[in-house]
Amino acid sequence: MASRAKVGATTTRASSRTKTPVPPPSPPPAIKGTRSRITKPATQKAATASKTTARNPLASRGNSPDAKAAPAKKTAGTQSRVAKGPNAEQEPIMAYLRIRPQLGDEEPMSMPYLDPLSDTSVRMSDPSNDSQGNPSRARYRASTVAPSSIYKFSHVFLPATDQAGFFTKTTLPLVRDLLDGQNGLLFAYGVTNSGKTYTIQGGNEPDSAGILPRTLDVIFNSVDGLHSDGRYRPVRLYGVEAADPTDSSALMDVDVSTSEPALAEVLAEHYSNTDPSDVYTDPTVLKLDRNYEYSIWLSYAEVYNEKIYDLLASVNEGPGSTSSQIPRPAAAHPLLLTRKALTVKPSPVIDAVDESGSGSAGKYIAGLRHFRVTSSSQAKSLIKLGQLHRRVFGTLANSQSSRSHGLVTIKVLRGHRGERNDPSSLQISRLTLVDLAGSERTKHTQTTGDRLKEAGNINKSLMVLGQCMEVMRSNQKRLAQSLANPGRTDTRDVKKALAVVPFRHSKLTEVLMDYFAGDGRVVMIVNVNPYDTGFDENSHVMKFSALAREVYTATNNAPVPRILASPTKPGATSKPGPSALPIARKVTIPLSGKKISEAHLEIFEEDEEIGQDDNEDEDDDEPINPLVDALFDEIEELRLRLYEAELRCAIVEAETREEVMKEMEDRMRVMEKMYARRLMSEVERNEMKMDAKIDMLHQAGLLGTSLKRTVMDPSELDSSDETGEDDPVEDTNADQGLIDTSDDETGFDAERSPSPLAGKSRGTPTCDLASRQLVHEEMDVTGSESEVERSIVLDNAPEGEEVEGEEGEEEEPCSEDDDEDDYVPLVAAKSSRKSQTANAEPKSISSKRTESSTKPGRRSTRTKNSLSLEQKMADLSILSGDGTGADDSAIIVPNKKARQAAAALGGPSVEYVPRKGEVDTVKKKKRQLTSKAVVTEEQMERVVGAVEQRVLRSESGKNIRRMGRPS
Ligand SMILES: Nc1ncnc2c1ncn2[C@@H]1O[C@H](COP(=O)(O)OP(=O)(O)OP(=O)(O)O)[C@@H](O)[C@H]1O
Repeated sequence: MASRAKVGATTTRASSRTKTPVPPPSPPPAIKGTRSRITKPATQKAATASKTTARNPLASRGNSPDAKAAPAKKTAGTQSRVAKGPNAEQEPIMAYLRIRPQLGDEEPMSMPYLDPLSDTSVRMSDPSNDSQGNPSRARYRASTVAPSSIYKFSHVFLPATDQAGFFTKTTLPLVRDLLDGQNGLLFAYGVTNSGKTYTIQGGNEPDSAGILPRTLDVIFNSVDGLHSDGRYRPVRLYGVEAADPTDSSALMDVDVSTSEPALAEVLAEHYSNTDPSDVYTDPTVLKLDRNYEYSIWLSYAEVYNEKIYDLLASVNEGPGSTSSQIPRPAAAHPLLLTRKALTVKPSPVIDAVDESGSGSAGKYIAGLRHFRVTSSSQAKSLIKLGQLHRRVFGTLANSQSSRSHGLVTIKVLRGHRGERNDPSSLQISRLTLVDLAGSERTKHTQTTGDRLKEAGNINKSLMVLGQCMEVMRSNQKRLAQSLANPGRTDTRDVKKALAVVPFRHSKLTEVLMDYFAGDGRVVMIVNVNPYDTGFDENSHVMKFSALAREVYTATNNAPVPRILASPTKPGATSKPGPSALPIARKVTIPLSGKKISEAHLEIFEEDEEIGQDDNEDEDDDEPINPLVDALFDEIEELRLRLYEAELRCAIVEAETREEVMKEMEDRMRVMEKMYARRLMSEVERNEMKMDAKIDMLHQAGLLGTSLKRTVMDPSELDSSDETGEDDPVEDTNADQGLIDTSDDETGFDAERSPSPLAGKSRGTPTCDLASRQLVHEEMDVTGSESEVERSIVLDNAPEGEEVEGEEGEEEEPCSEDDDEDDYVPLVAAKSSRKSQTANAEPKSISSKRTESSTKPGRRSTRTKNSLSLEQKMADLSILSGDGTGADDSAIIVPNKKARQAAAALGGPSVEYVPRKGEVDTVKKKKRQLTSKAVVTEEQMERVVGAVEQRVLRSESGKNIRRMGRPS
């Protein structure tokens, strides 16, 4: 940590020197090592190393225009290289685009948003835009990404490109360079699921081996018969030491056995030697100088959560002990695993390879193990084991998606056959293949918790990588501009003013910085899935690649290594020091095995140690400016916090949207149920009402032949009135068991509802002579009026108004204004107390009827018939004069007993005072009704005649009012 802080200070200070005066020109320094220079004794080298010469990437070999002076040794692999940069030995980062094909099990999408225009360019169009480039209405989005852009690449590989063709074009030159002594870096960049791992590792199909297994194939094909005896081994970045006799033999085999059977089962589940990529061999053989011999060394590291781990840390070396042992504390949880993070350290100055000793020896991962491999299959087994460890130490999500950056480094030690015993003749070169973690789309995947932290770190390292590219590009431009001035040879002043490349802001860039700083050739593979929904994310990837293509790196030959006097044990470079407490992390690995379906592991990841030998670093660092250093740290922290806040916002937004949507759906469902219930109850109520009405009409005899039975015979009425005999109709009904005689005993009960046909509503009361009488009888007969009354209570007045509109053509509501034109009612005088009650009731019944009649679509044939009858009867209505049913209201006395009861109470007798011509009208109306109903005309005539006679005989003539009649 302390070391990093110091390094950070160095970079900061450099960036703050913007006004440094231009020093007098001085001869350019010599470039880094060649063989003759390396032979210088190490002690002399160390003595000449400057204490203030940090490894500044800006003034490094690659970026330095001074390097132009030294001609680079070109190899066959570099002859065909493309345009050179500002310096002859510099060239831009190669950026290859690989478009992923659409897979069978993926959702079909109408159009990919990537349109290849040529071998080197593609157009990327926002799929949410229409053909004119306008955002479609369906998908407006607040994106800053241009809807359509053209991007250029070194080469565009279409989806149909096979793995072999892709390898030959992109990676084979790097393999050639490696065997010729040059460094190289290749990394696959792209969003999740874009095909990075497929490109690097390969697929499961026979011909789908990726560039890593193919690289191993080509290397071992080419060095076949040229293996050295492995008496030296590589250390740090450029160092070589005599190999320990115990590890002088190559790994003979790799297996996954561990001391823990359950864990071994977990590993074995995933470890299979029958992988097609193991079997397949790329037949390519590169032609090498047969005077050299080679030893090949392999290491596999991962950068996870801003920490570096050795994925081959547990592999045993030596014959007969080549098993993988994932370390675990004894007597702990059976599947409790530990691993320790490794530190990135600057190489000691004795590794510096500049002739002047002023150059830096680069940075290396302290404690990272390198294994000597002698065959392609052996190397692949190691890689596979590393992959497995990457998964075991990862999470469930890792099985589907790489959540860490995987770095496989192949180191080649090359020595002349004739100088076997002269280690100074050895040359070391390395090629690193990086499978970057996919830039996480947290907004889409709703990442939280540990996943969020992972995503933050992945995006941070990728962001820093982009920043490094950006700064390198602008620095190189400035240098190029200054060199373009005629006569300008010294650029030291310009270099001092250059921005610091923030390699140290992430572990990934820190590990790779030597490549960018001019330690080899860099190839970037951009993986894109054009069927993916992440247009914005892919746009950023494309922009990144466009940026990378403008960055130049140096292609100098790899330096000749420094030889250490005594060999070191693997991992011995890092001495134990204070370290942070390990953090436990739970991991679940899905299995397809029979016994267990999942393996739960607990993983302790120890922080890197700060070794005692770190004080060596201080030699490389410039003095620290604590304030600037702190500011840098703060910027970094704020940036991270901002990013995390944005992620959280996005997650909260997504969750809120989902919650609101759910709530709305719930509400809609409740409303739907409520309306359905209401509708059903309405239907039931109406049915009941109609049934009640139909029953009434039936019992009143207005429907069917029963009418005869229920209609009073006027002659009988009249005679009985006179003779005082019982009503024959009533008797008949009683005989038939239809009349409740107990009711008859009491006579007309004013508390009961009169005819439901009487009066349409409260506002339009009608007094229907015949219907009222009939209803009264019906009430008596059925004794079910209580039910009717109950249903009447449910009625509400406003609905009665609708009836007027609907039925107005046939029946005009009576009102006080209509008094003059009204019928003169045929009345039976009644006590005011009873009449009031009696008049109040029909209104309700009428309301009920009108309500039911207003319900659309509910009129059955039966209902229509009854309605037409009602209307007919209503036409015959004799309305109460004021509609209130007060003292002067006219009622029909239902039967003889009632009349007698009324008389006994001292009420008025039946009276009728017709206006001129009114009787005729009444008769006519009744005739019309009875002609359609079952009531015979003769009967009606008799009824009318009897009533007329009674009215004419009436002596009182009081309280006769005119009632409105329909026009
Ligand atoms: N060129 C290709 N041809 C056929 N299948 C491919 C190709 N590229 C990728 N795939 C398939 O697409 C899927 C996703 O690819 P891969 O796992 O390599 O993506 P990735 O970018 O590494 O994702 P992550 O970053 O999440 O690890 C895999 O099933 C892989 O086999």
